[in-house]
Amino acid sequence: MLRSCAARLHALGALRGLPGAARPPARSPGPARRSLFLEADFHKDSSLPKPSWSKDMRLLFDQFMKKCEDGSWTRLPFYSYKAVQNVHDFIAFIHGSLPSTAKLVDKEQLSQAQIFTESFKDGLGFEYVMFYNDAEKRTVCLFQGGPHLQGMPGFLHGGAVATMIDATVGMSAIKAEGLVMTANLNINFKRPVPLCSVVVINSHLDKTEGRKLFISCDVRSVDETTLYSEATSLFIKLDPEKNS
Ligand SMILES: CCCCCCCCCCCC(=O)SCCNC(=O)CCNC(=O)[C@H](O)C(C)(C)COP(=O)(O)OP(=O)(O)OC[C@H]1O[C@@H](n2cnc3c(N)ncnc32)[C@H](O)[C@@H]1OP(=O)(O)O
Repeated sequence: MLRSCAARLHALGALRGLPGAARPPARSPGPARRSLFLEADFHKDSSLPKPSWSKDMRLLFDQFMKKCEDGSWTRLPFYSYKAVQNVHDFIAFIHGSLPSTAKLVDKEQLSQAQIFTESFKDGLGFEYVMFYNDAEKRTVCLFQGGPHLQGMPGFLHGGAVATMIDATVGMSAIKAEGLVMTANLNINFKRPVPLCSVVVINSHLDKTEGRKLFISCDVRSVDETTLYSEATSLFIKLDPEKNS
Protein backbone atom coordinates (compact mmCIF):
# COMPACT_ATOMS: atom_id res chain seq x y z
CA MET A 1 0.00 0.00 0.00
CA LEU A 2 2.76 2.39 0.86
CA ARG A 3 4.55 1.85 -2.42
CA SER A 4 1.35 2.22 -4.42
CA CYS A 5 0.58 5.24 -2.29
CA ALA A 6 4.01 6.64 -3.06
CA ALA A 7 3.50 5.96 -6.73
CA ARG A 8 0.06 7.53 -6.61
CA LEU A 9 1.36 10.60 -4.81
CA HIS A 10 4.12 11.00 -7.33
CA ALA A 11 2.05 10.09 -10.37
CA LEU A 12 -0.78 12.42 -9.44
CA GLY A 13 1.70 15.10 -8.47
CA ALA A 14 0.28 15.28 -4.98
CA LEU A 15 3.34 17.37 -4.33
CA ARG A 16 2.38 19.35 -7.40
CA GLY A 17 2.14 22.28 -5.04
CA LEU A 18 5.90 22.35 -4.93
CA PRO A 19 7.61 24.62 -7.41
CA GLY A 20 8.99 22.88 -10.39
CA ALA A 21 6.46 20.06 -10.30
CA ALA A 22 5.21 18.78 -13.62
CA ARG A 23 2.89 21.17 -15.42
CA PRO A 24 -0.67 20.45 -14.21
CA PRO A 25 -3.39 19.38 -16.63
CA ALA A 26 -4.82 22.21 -18.68
CA ARG A 27 -8.28 21.16 -17.52
CA SER A 28 -9.24 20.69 -13.89
CA PRO A 29 -8.04 17.36 -12.47
CA GLY A 30 -10.16 14.31 -13.28
CA PRO A 31 -11.93 12.21 -10.66
CA ALA A 32 -8.76 10.21 -9.86
CA ARG A 33 -6.83 13.39 -9.21
CA ARG A 34 -9.73 14.93 -7.30
CA SER A 35 -9.47 12.04 -4.87
CA LEU A 36 -6.28 13.53 -3.58
CA PHE A 37 -7.28 17.16 -3.61
CA LEU A 38 -10.25 18.78 -1.92
CA GLU A 39 -9.78 21.77 -4.12
CA ALA A 40 -6.93 22.64 -6.39
CA ASP A 41 -6.12 25.83 -8.19
CA PHE A 42 -3.80 24.46 -10.84
CA HIS A 43 -4.21 27.49 -13.01
CA LYS A 44 -2.72 30.14 -10.75
CA ASP A 45 1.07 30.09 -11.00
CA SER A 46 1.99 32.40 -8.13
CA SER A 47 5.62 32.79 -9.29
CA LEU A 48 4.92 35.29 -12.06
CA PRO A 49 5.25 39.11 -11.91
CA LYS A 50 2.42 40.87 -10.02
CA PRO A 51 1.63 44.51 -9.24
CA SER A 52 2.98 43.92 -5.71
CA TRP A 53 6.46 43.05 -7.00
CA SER A 54 9.04 45.83 -6.55
CA LYS A 55 11.22 47.19 -9.37
CA ASP A 56 14.16 45.15 -8.03
CA MET A 57 12.08 41.96 -8.09
CA ARG A 58 11.00 42.55 -11.69
CA LEU A 59 14.52 43.46 -12.85
CA LEU A 60 15.97 40.29 -11.31
CA PHE A 61 13.11 38.23 -12.72
CA ASP A 62 13.85 39.57 -16.22
CA GLN A 63 17.60 38.85 -15.77
CA PHE A 64 16.88 35.23 -14.81
CA MET A 65 14.30 34.76 -17.54
CA LYS A 66 17.08 35.79 -19.97
CA LYS A 67 19.29 33.06 -18.47
CA CYS A 68 16.50 30.58 -19.25
CA GLU A 69 16.69 31.34 -22.96
CA ASP A 70 19.55 28.87 -23.61
CA GLY A 71 17.89 26.21 -21.44
CA SER A 72 20.60 26.21 -18.76
CA TRP A 73 18.13 27.65 -16.24
CA THR A 74 14.41 26.99 -15.86
CA ARG A 75 11.83 28.96 -13.92
CA LEU A 76 9.99 26.73 -11.43
CA PRO A 77 6.26 27.44 -11.55
CA PHE A 78 4.33 27.25 -8.29
CA TYR A 79 0.74 26.01 -8.24
CA SER A 80 -0.85 26.18 -4.84
CA TYR A 81 -3.47 23.66 -3.86
CA LYS A 82 -5.93 23.87 -1.02
CA ALA A 83 -5.47 20.51 0.59
CA VAL A 84 -4.43 16.97 0.09
CA GLN A 85 -7.49 14.99 1.07
CA ASN A 86 -5.69 11.73 1.65
CA VAL A 87 -3.19 13.25 4.02
CA HIS A 88 -3.38 9.98 5.92
CA ASP A 89 -2.01 8.19 2.85
CA PHE A 90 0.78 10.70 2.73
CA ILE A 91 1.56 10.39 6.43
CA ALA A 92 1.36 6.60 6.17
CA PHE A 93 3.93 6.89 3.40
CA ILE A 94 6.33 9.11 5.28
CA HIS A 95 5.96 7.31 8.55
CA GLY A 96 4.52 3.80 8.51
CA SER A 97 4.10 3.98 12.24
CA LEU A 98 3.52 7.38 13.78
CA PRO A 99 3.89 7.46 17.58
CA SER A 100 0.44 6.60 18.94
CA THR A 101 0.36 10.04 20.55
CA ALA A 102 0.51 11.69 17.13
CA LYS A 103 -3.04 12.93 16.44
CA LEU A 104 -3.54 13.33 12.67
CA VAL A 105 -5.29 16.38 11.31
CA ASP A 106 -8.95 15.61 10.57
CA LYS A 107 -10.69 16.25 7.23
CA GLU A 108 -12.54 19.30 8.57
CA GLN A 109 -9.31 20.98 9.69
CA LEU A 110 -7.59 19.82 6.52
CA SER A 111 -10.16 21.63 4.39
CA GLN A 112 -8.78 24.86 5.89
CA ALA A 113 -5.20 23.93 5.10
CA GLN A 114 -3.06 26.17 2.89
CA ILE A 115 0.60 26.19 2.01
CA PHE A 116 2.14 28.51 4.60
CA THR A 117 3.90 30.75 2.09
CA GLU A 118 0.69 31.09 0.05
CA SER A 119 -1.53 32.16 2.93
CA PHE A 120 -0.91 35.91 2.67
CA LYS A 121 -2.58 38.45 0.36
CA ASP A 122 -0.43 39.53 -2.61
CA GLY A 123 2.54 41.62 -1.51
CA LEU A 124 1.96 41.23 2.24
CA GLY A 125 3.84 37.98 2.81
CA PHE A 126 6.09 35.77 0.75
CA GLU A 127 6.61 36.90 -2.84
CA TYR A 128 9.11 34.62 -4.53
CA VAL A 129 10.16 32.86 -7.70
CA MET A 130 12.67 30.04 -8.03
CA PHE A 131 15.01 29.19 -10.90
CA TYR A 132 16.86 25.88 -11.27
CA ASN A 133 20.11 24.96 -13.04
CA ASP A 134 20.36 21.17 -13.31
CA ALA A 135 23.95 21.06 -14.59
CA GLU A 136 25.16 23.10 -11.62
CA LYS A 137 22.62 21.55 -9.17
CA ARG A 138 21.71 25.08 -8.12
CA THR A 139 18.40 26.65 -7.12
CA VAL A 140 18.10 30.42 -6.89
CA CYS A 141 15.14 32.04 -5.15
CA LEU A 142 14.26 35.72 -5.62
CA PHE A 143 12.39 36.63 -2.43
CA GLN A 144 10.56 39.82 -1.46
CA GLY A 145 9.34 39.66 2.13
CA GLY A 146 6.20 41.73 2.73
CA PRO A 147 5.12 43.90 5.70
CA HIS A 148 3.23 41.06 7.42
CA LEU A 149 6.51 39.19 7.92
CA GLN A 150 7.96 41.73 10.35
CA GLY A 151 10.11 40.61 13.28
CA MET A 152 12.10 43.50 14.76
CA PRO A 153 10.60 46.86 13.64
CA GLY A 154 11.45 47.41 9.98
CA PHE A 155 13.10 44.01 9.51
CA LEU A 156 12.02 40.53 8.41
CA HIS A 157 11.30 37.93 11.09
CA GLY A 158 14.13 35.38 11.24
CA GLY A 159 11.54 32.63 10.82
CA ALA A 160 10.42 34.13 7.52
CA VAL A 161 14.00 34.09 6.26
CA ALA A 162 14.35 30.51 7.53
CA THR A 163 11.16 29.50 5.70
CA MET A 164 12.46 30.66 2.35
CA ILE A 165 15.89 29.15 3.03
CA ASP A 166 14.18 25.80 3.83
CA ALA A 167 12.07 26.05 0.69
CA THR A 168 15.03 26.91 -1.55
CA VAL A 169 17.46 24.27 -0.28
CA GLY A 170 14.46 21.91 -0.16
CA MET A 171 13.82 22.56 -3.82
CA SER A 172 17.42 21.59 -4.65
CA ALA A 173 16.83 18.33 -2.76
CA ILE A 174 13.48 17.68 -4.44
CA LYS A 175 14.90 18.30 -7.91
CA ALA A 176 17.70 15.82 -7.12
CA GLU A 177 15.81 13.08 -5.28
CA GLY A 178 12.03 13.68 -5.24
CA LEU A 179 10.24 13.18 -1.93
CA VAL A 180 12.46 14.49 0.86
CA MET A 181 12.16 16.00 4.30
CA THR A 182 14.40 18.44 6.15
CA ALA A 183 16.38 16.64 8.84
CA ASN A 184 18.68 19.49 9.80
CA LEU A 185 18.87 23.22 8.98
CA ASN A 186 21.64 25.44 10.40
CA ILE A 187 21.43 29.17 9.73
CA ASN A 188 23.89 31.95 10.56
CA PHE A 189 22.03 35.25 10.55
CA LYS A 190 24.74 37.83 9.69
CA ARG A 191 22.58 40.93 9.06
CA PRO A 192 18.86 41.63 9.50
CA VAL A 193 16.92 41.77 6.23
CA PRO A 194 15.05 45.07 5.72
CA LEU A 195 11.29 44.55 5.40
CA CYS A 196 9.95 44.67 1.80
CA SER A 197 13.45 44.40 0.33
CA VAL A 198 14.41 41.77 -2.25
CA VAL A 199 17.02 39.14 -1.47
CA VAL A 200 18.62 36.40 -3.57
CA ILE A 201 18.86 32.93 -1.99
CA ASN A 202 21.48 30.90 -3.80
CA SER A 203 21.55 27.17 -2.94
CA HIS A 204 23.77 24.32 -4.10
CA LEU A 205 23.58 20.54 -3.65
CA ASP A 206 27.03 19.89 -2.17
CA LYS A 207 26.94 16.08 -1.83
CA THR A 208 24.72 13.04 -1.55
CA GLU A 209 25.44 10.05 0.68
CA GLY A 210 22.84 7.30 0.29
CA ARG A 211 19.52 8.94 1.21
CA LYS A 212 21.28 11.99 2.72
CA LEU A 213 21.51 15.21 0.71
CA PHE A 214 23.78 18.01 1.95
CA ILE A 215 22.81 21.43 0.63
CA SER A 216 24.16 24.88 1.46
CA CYS A 217 22.98 28.37 0.57
CA ASP A 218 23.53 32.05 1.19
CA VAL A 219 21.14 34.99 1.26
CA ARG A 220 22.44 38.20 -0.35
CA SER A 221 21.21 41.65 -1.33
CA VAL A 222 20.26 42.31 -4.94
CA ASP A 223 23.72 43.89 -5.60
CA GLU A 224 25.33 40.89 -3.78
CA THR A 225 27.38 43.23 -1.55
CA THR A 226 25.50 42.35 1.67
CA LEU A 227 25.56 38.81 3.05
CA TYR A 228 22.42 38.48 5.18
CA SER A 229 22.54 34.77 6.07
CA GLU A 230 24.26 31.54 5.22
CA ALA A 231 22.97 28.05 5.90
CA THR A 232 23.75 24.36 5.65
CA SER A 233 21.12 21.64 5.58
CA LEU A 234 20.58 17.91 5.52
CA PHE A 235 17.61 16.45 3.65
CA ILE A 236 16.61 12.79 3.74
CA LYS A 237 15.05 11.07 0.77
CA LEU A 238 11.95 9.27 2.01
CA ASP A 239 12.08 5.54 1.52
CA PRO A 240 8.72 3.73 1.23
CA GLU A 241 10.42 0.38 1.94
CA LYS A 242 11.83 1.72 5.16
CA ASN A 243 8.47 2.98 6.34
CA SER A 244 6.45 -0.03 5.32
C1 LIG B 1 7.61 27.63 -0.46
C2 LIG B 1 6.79 26.38 -0.68
C3 LIG B 1 7.58 25.49 -1.63
C4 LIG B 1 8.23 24.38 -0.93
C5 LIG B 1 9.22 23.65 -1.80
C6 LIG B 1 10.29 22.89 -1.04
C7 LIG B 1 9.80 22.06 0.12
C8 LIG B 1 10.93 21.48 0.88
C9 LIG B 1 10.66 20.09 1.38
C10 LIG B 1 9.96 20.12 2.74
C11 LIG B 1 10.86 20.57 3.80
C12 LIG B 1 10.17 20.51 5.12
O1 LIG B 1 9.82 21.52 5.64
S1 LIG B 1 9.90 18.99 5.88
C13 LIG B 1 9.27 19.49 7.44
C14 LIG B 1 10.36 19.54 8.52
N1 LIG B 1 11.01 18.24 8.69
C15 LIG B 1 10.37 17.25 9.39
O2 LIG B 1 9.27 17.39 9.96
C16 LIG B 1 11.14 15.92 9.39
C17 LIG B 1 10.94 15.17 10.71
N2 LIG B 1 11.92 14.07 10.74
C18 LIG B 1 11.57 12.89 10.12
O3 LIG B 1 10.45 12.69 9.64
C19 LIG B 1 12.67 11.86 10.07
O4 LIG B 1 13.67 12.10 11.06
C20 LIG B 1 13.36 11.84 8.65
C21 LIG B 1 12.31 11.49 7.57
C22 LIG B 1 14.00 13.22 8.36
C23 LIG B 1 14.47 10.78 8.67
O5 LIG B 1 13.88 9.62 9.10
P1 LIG B 1 14.23 8.23 8.36
O6 LIG B 1 13.75 8.24 6.99
O7 LIG B 1 13.74 7.17 9.27
O8 LIG B 1 15.81 8.24 8.27
P2 LIG B 1 16.83 7.70 9.36
O9 LIG B 1 17.03 6.25 9.13
O10 LIG B 1 16.45 8.18 10.72
O11 LIG B 1 18.17 8.50 8.96
C24 LIG B 1 18.77 8.23 7.68
C25 LIG B 1 20.19 8.77 7.80
O12 LIG B 1 20.14 10.20 8.04
C26 LIG B 1 20.79 10.49 9.27
N3 LIG B 1 20.04 11.56 9.92
C27 LIG B 1 18.68 11.63 10.08
N4 LIG B 1 18.35 12.76 10.71
C28 LIG B 1 19.53 13.42 10.97
C29 LIG B 1 19.85 14.66 11.59
N5 LIG B 1 18.89 15.47 12.08
N6 LIG B 1 21.15 15.03 11.66
C30 LIG B 1 22.13 14.24 11.15
N7 LIG B 1 21.89 13.05 10.55
C31 LIG B 1 20.61 12.65 10.46
C32 LIG B 1 20.76 9.21 10.06
O13 LIG B 1 21.83 9.20 11.00
C33 LIG B 1 20.97 8.18 8.97
O14 LIG B 1 22.35 8.24 8.59
P3 LIG B 1 23.11 6.87 8.11
O15 LIG B 1 22.97 5.93 9.28
O16 LIG B 1 22.34 6.41 6.89
O17 LIG B 1 24.51 7.32 7.83
